Amino acid sequence: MAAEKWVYMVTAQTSPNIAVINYWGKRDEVRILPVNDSISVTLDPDHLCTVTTVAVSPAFDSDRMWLNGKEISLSGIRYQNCLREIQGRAGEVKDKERGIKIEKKDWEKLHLHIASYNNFPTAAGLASSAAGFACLVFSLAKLMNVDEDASHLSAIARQGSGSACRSLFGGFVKWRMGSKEDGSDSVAVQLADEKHWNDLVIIIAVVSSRQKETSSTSGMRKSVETSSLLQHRAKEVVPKRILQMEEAIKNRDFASFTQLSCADSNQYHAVCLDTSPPIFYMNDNSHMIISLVEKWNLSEGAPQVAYTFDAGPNAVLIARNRKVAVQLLQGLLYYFPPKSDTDMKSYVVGDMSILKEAGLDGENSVENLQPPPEIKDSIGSQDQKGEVNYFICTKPGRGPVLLPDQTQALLDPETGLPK
Ligand SMILES: Nc1ncnc2c1ncn2[C@@H]1O[C@H](COP(=O)(O)OP(=O)(O)OP(=O)(O)O)[C@@H](O)[C@H]1O
Ligand SMILES: C[C@@](O)(CCOP(=O)(O)OP(=O)(O)O)CC(=O)O
Repeated sequence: MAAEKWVYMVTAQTSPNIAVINYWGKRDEVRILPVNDSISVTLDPDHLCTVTTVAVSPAFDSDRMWLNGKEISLSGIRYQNCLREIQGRAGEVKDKERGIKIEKKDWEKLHLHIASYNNFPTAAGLASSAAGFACLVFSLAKLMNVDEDASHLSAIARQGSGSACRSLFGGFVKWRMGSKEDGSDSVAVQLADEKHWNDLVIIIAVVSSRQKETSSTSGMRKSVETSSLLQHRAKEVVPKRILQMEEAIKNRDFASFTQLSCADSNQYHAVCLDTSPPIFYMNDNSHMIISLVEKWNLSEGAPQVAYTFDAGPNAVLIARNRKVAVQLLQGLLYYFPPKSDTDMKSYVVGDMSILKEAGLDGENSVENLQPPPEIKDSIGSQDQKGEVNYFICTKPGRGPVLLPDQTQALLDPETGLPK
């Protein structure tokens, strides 16, 4: 290793994933091994993403990390487990042009600087820990020239946050719970890539972007300790649902997909209620959204929209195609209008083309919006209006990628400190 004060770094991007068959409950708290398999869809990083830059330099005298611009401690067991697992697999790195050579044995003496940024709310039930730990593990693996495939990396990301293992892939992803004690077979596998079912449109109603009261980690611990419904769900219900969901995804069978996703979300929140003391992640606005979607689906005779709620009140709505997504957005904006001083461009973010197709991108005021006939005829005109902070329009997206453009790096290439 040369004595020069070079900084060697890489930057990567990943996106959160949203469960359609939920992970809730661990059989091993330290290795993060679940009590059931789960299935998720990875979101499009063009709309929601984590960007992480990892750097190594002989000039660094300790491991440091900045999250969303603020320095945070890396001493927690989850960060330490990920760093140790990756370091144990580190290879040799050579950059002839810059005269950099790092041998395997050098890694344990070198220190890291890590900067990460989520372009969506952190710790608010939008899977920031999933995107965050997946990005951390993926970028470190690239930095340290780790020769492992995405499934092996997923088993490392899992030790940062269980659901993070699924963000190592794009499209539809299954986390196999595995049966080995050391967790080596508790890995994520891709069921279908993001192009497989590209009619789907995802609209997230961010009902609250505040930090939630009960973290997923402590919530699921309490559920394992106290909920008998959780035991029944893990043993009797989820194994069958997983097989059915795999079939539904393979055959792009939206009716089965919706039935399974909605039933699983509702059962997961029932487990939360069955926990002592009970955990309430959804609120009145979440319930209102469920009721609108259920009534609409019922009256259409065939499901148009699936929903799933994470560990928070935010609704993730999956529309069967763009036409339905446009109707859905119109309906949502009718029942959850922006406050009078809110600009539409900050009220609906992500894929703005849906807002445009809904005819609401320009001067047209949302106040003039009538409930879309498809929804109104189905559910009648409901006077009650609810509150949503904002909406995100997106779709299934790809897995992790490297961002080779140095201007996207979050650390300064000379100092290795946040830009
Ligand atoms: N970009 C990131 N890089 C590394 N760690 C992150 C990143 N973003 C979030 N985290 C970690 O994840 C924690 C938040 O996880 P938590 O499970 O509470 O919320 P969430 O993942 O947003 O919601 P949920 O898992 O319920 O959908 C943060 O406190 C931080 O430790
Ligand atoms: C409701 C969920 O989002 C739970 C996610 O839990 P986490 O992965 O955040 O929990 P830890 O493993 O303790 O970090 C469902 C899911 O994503 O499958």
